[in-house]
Amino acid sequence: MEDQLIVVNEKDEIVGYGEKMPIHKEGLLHRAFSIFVLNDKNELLLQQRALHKYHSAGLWANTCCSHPIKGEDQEITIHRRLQEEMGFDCHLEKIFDFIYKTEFGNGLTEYEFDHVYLGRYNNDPIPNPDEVASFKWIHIDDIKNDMNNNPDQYAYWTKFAIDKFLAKIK
Ligand SMILES: C=C(C)CCOP(=O)(O)OP(=O)(O)O
Ligand SMILES: [Mg+2]
Ligand SMILES: [Mn+2]
Repeated sequence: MEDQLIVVNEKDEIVGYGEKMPIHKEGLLHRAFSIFVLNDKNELLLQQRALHKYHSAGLWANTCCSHPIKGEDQEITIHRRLQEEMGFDCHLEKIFDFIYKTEFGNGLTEYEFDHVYLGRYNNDPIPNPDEVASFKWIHIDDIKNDMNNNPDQYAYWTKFAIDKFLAKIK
């Protein structure tokens, strides 16, 4: 059976389950997570999404994003996906959550209750080409400028969450 994503209400209470594509076609609010990894130089690790991803292909996003699934503890899933996408794992700490909604114009909508995790890691990742086209480290003092100068190159949710992320780590 395909992975069952978790449909929630605005209080993050479970109201149902569904497969990935139908949920993103119907624009149902569902549970997600976004991992932000920093190194000791206070550089944030960005991933460029693979060119064949179902949305936001080729865009720069935070270190790793995915969805919790029915039947697997979220604490397991966050580490599993970090390993699958970026080829490493590290301690992760939940720092905040947020709700956002955006339509991509390809018939898909992200409407997510997104749990944000902070990790620390000092080596370069070994990205999985099925998920990730490239990576780069960018200093937290430079990220807002780069986003403002190149807004079309960044994933919607990373731009949406960056102010709260920067405030939380200060
Ligand atoms: C957009 C966010 C925050 C969660 C979904 O991330 P992905 O679109 O990368 O999900 P997977 O394909 O990796 O499961
Ligand atoms: Mg992902
Ligand atoms: Mn989603």
